Amino acid sequence: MLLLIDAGNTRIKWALAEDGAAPGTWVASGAVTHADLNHLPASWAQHAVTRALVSNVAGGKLHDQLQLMIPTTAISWFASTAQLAGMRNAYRNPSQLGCDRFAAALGARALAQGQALIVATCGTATTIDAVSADGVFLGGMILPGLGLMATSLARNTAQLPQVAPGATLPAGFADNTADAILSGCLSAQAGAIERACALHGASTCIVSGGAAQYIAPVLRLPFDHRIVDNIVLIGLHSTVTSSPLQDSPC
Ligand SMILES: Nc1ncnc2c1ncn2[C@@H]1O[C@H](COP(=O)(O)OP(=O)(O)O)[C@@H](O)[C@H]1O
Ligand SMILES: CC(C)(COP(=O)(O)O)[C@@H](O)C(=O)NCCC(=O)O
Ligand SMILES: [K+]
Repeated sequence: MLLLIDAGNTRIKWALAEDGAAPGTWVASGAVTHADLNHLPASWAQHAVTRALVSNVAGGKLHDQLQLMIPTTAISWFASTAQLAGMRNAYRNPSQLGCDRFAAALGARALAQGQALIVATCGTATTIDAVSADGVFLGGMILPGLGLMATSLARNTAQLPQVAPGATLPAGFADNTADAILSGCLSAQAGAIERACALHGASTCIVSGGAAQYIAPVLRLPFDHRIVDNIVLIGLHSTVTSSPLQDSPC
């Protein structure tokens, strides 16, 4: 059994896949916040994990904690490289690219092969990346995620409250503070994605991450877009089915 892990700055997402299963076909999956990290071993205990593939962008301490918790010594730490699984990475320094972004791009490409695509991963940060139809990761944008954007207003002003991300976006211009914050933050997120799609001449857009459920519904795009849960895990899984696991530090 293969254990896939996407360790982000807010939550650790994981999935278990039988050997040879198609990308995204999982026996079990889940997510915990960093505070609940200790719950992970119990979730994996009844499965015979023989190897693990981990994307970690949340630092060395989490790396060490995960290494102790993962119930196999056959752990591969996923890293961004110049080329993988038919995709070329045009980042100036390929290893500087967040390995979750590289995995998300591979996952999006596996789902939308041959299309000029944008993959937006809406987590702690929102990352919006472009992949060409012929498989080049062109680069992207990084902005504060929806939660972080809203929290930065509450923390750095005297009069603005902390708003809950789940509230409905008001139509038109807001007539109260909470709705105005929500409208501004959601418009910034959606606007950046729309701008990236226009800049790239994209024909498809995949939206993923914990805040995708709030951002995707307000997107206005002239073509199909869809929410895909756990695009990073799908991308990690796709590398196992198309090429051997890599084993280099992230
Ligand atoms: N149950 C949840 N726990 C934490 N964050 C959530 C949850 N549901 C939605 N979110 C939103 O999603 C973001 C975290 O999404 P996620 O994709 O897990 O981020 P990361 O990959 O950076 O850890 C938070 O910033 C928050 O806005
Ligand atoms: C941009 C990120 C912080 C996103 O992290 P996340 O929101 O998924 O927790 C992460 O991909 C990262 O640390 N990237 C390194 C810099 C780069 O991609 O250029
Ligand atoms: K992200």
